[in-house]
Amino acid sequence: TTAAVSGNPFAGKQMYVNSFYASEVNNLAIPSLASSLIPAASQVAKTPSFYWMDVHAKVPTMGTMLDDIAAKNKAGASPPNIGIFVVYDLPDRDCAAYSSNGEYSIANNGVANYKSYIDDIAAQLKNHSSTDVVLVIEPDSLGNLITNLNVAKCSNAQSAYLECYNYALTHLNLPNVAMYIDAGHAGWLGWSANIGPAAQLFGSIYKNAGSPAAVRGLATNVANYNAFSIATCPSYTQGDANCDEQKYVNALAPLLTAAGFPAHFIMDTSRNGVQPTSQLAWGDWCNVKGTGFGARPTTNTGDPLEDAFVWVKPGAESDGTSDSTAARYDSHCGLADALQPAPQAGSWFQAYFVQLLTNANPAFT
Ligand SMILES: O=[N+]([O-])c1ccc(O[C@@H]2O[C@H](CO)[C@@H](O[C@@H]3O[C@H](CO)[C@@H](O[C@@H]4O[C@H](CO)[C@@H](O)[C@H](O)[C@H]4O)[C@H](O)[C@H]3O)[C@H](O)[C@H]2O)cc1
Ligand SMILES: [Mg+2]
Repeated sequence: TTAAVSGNPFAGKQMYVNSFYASEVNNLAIPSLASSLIPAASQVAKTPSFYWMDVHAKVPTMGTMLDDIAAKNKAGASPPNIGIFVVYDLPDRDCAAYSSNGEYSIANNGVANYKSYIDDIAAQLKNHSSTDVVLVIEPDSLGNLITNLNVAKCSNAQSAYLECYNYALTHLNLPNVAMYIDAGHAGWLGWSANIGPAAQLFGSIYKNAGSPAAVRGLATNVANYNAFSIATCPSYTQGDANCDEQKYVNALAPLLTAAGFPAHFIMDTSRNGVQPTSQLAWGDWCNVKGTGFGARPTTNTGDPLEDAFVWVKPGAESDGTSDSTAARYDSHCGLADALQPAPQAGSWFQAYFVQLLTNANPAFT
């Protein structure tokens, strides 16, 4: 089970390198890459990143990957592999934005469909009970319930999000699972106006789900660009003392403990290698220019609260289309600090891959 002695589910494990991202890099990126960049790209292809189940139809692929992990571990992989997946299919998903709207809508049986999605994930996890798995649960969702209830789609989705979130935490609460609840990032919920309400919401969700043993803590910076630790707060963070993820989680942790939720954290470092970023505003989240691959996945974080640095957002999968005439167009993807032209969210964005690769920090040697 993941309840290792240290409680850190990543301790004594190696994170699974999923074939989906590896094939994107090998088959979509490398063929049109300058030969000088191929060695670095080959290393990216071997770097573990989370597999996003952003549609119900991808749940069987989780099963295939769990079969592969079990086989590798049975064959003596040392350290043993741990699976890393994102649960991401809420009805009326991404309610304050347009780029990542999903397949399910509340108006069209979405809550029932979501429960079926969770049931299928639970079945896969039960069928692979000897394989340990880490899950990040629904990026962006709870953040929107803190700062965007003024957006009709979010206020209309609030009860459905809470019902679905509870269903996920209670039905994925399995002995071979460790879950991290999504907590946005320092530039979203780290503001003094937001961090208290965020802690209260996270605490109530945890308690209402019966304080599930499998819930290890929270994931921050998913699909965002913040530093774990930065010496000087960048200008765009002005007004938010929690200007990096380490400050954010160290401010959040005691509030959560007080709310009855003893939490540890992981953060997404897949696109935070360049600091400060070239964001024109901290809220600019779409395909930001000038970024680089960040710290490689590791448990060597230097902070006892921080279980691991992980690659959650697969670098160079687009955050959203820049085509203003296309479905799901969000104006954030047309901003001056957004690399363009960009394809639909989740699609391979080759120019962005070259950007991440050439700006990687640490550099690929
Ligand atoms: O001076 N002050 O005291 C003060 C106080 C409060 C202030 O207001 C805060 O300003 C922040 C911006 O600085 C806002 O944060 C942004 O909120 C957006 C959602 O609305 C997030 O977007 C999501 O990003 C995801 C990827 O991370 C995407 O996957 C997803 O599709 C996309 O929707 C941005 O990251 C996030 O940076 C806060 O809401 C807002 O409350 C401002 C000043
Ligand atoms: Mg997104």
